[in-house]
Amino acid sequence: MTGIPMRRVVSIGECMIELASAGQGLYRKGFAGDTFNTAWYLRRQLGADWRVAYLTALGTDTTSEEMLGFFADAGIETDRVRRIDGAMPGLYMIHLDGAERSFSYWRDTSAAKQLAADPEHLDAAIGTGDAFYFSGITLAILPPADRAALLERLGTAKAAGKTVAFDPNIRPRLWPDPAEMRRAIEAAAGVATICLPSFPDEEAAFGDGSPVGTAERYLGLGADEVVVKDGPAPALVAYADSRETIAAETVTQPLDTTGAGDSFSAAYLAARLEGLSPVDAARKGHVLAAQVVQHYGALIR
Ligand SMILES: O=C(O)C(=O)C[C@H](O)[C@H](O)CO
Repeated sequence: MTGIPMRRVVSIGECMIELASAGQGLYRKGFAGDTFNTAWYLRRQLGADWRVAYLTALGTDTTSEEMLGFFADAGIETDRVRRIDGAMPGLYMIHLDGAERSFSYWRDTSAAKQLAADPEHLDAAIGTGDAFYFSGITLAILPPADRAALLERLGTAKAAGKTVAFDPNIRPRLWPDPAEMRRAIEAAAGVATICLPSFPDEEAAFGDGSPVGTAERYLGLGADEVVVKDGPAPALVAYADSRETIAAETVTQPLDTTGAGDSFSAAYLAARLEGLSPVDAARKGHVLAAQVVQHYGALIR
């Protein structure tokens, strides 16, 4: 009897120490970051024939050790994590205005900025993956030469027929200037097979007039399949000649929208990797995101 071949999805980016509201003025320490959140939910959504790995960099300090243990406990492979003596993880704090979130960051010197600095490590991490996930935040934290090196390898993966999923997750504050941000995001869309933008971010950064406008723009840049998320509004699924809107689940009392887009992306990508259609995958995305917004912080633990 032959076993089912194992395949590996590699998520790429930064996991930070998270300080999330625990109610009554208290904060709870966790670990989160957009691409890590997606890896976490991918692990829960995918079957055992998929491995989930995280490509990042951490220090060798106590918090980095704790974070690494947290990855492993979640079932996420840690052998693509670069370890850098003297470096430490970044930190962010979630501010809530109702359920709407905003963030303060302490990440200028975080270890993750060096995740793509070692070409051999990068080649090994990308070369052993069957599918990939990265975001505009991944690009924002990298020095330009490392960003180019990562995109080049992901372009090679796409050319080899692998799935490369990209969430622009636009954070203007993380970029030195808007023009560089837009250029990097456009270059990333060109190496992506699946692009998962959020309409409010795209409207602000690129002046799109509608989700259809966002989808057309990313298809024009080279993505094969685009899913435009729009919070509680319907998502638009666009590929080839097909354009379909998929209504979100109704959530009467969202607590914290942190991680909603990341979890949507995870459920969507998992469903696509398991062979579901884009429309069915978007339904799965909405179901998971609806659960996530009913919890404080990015991860449902
Ligand atoms: O903003 C970031 O860099 C984060 O990763 C924090 C949050 O977890 C993320 O933005 C949610 O998408």
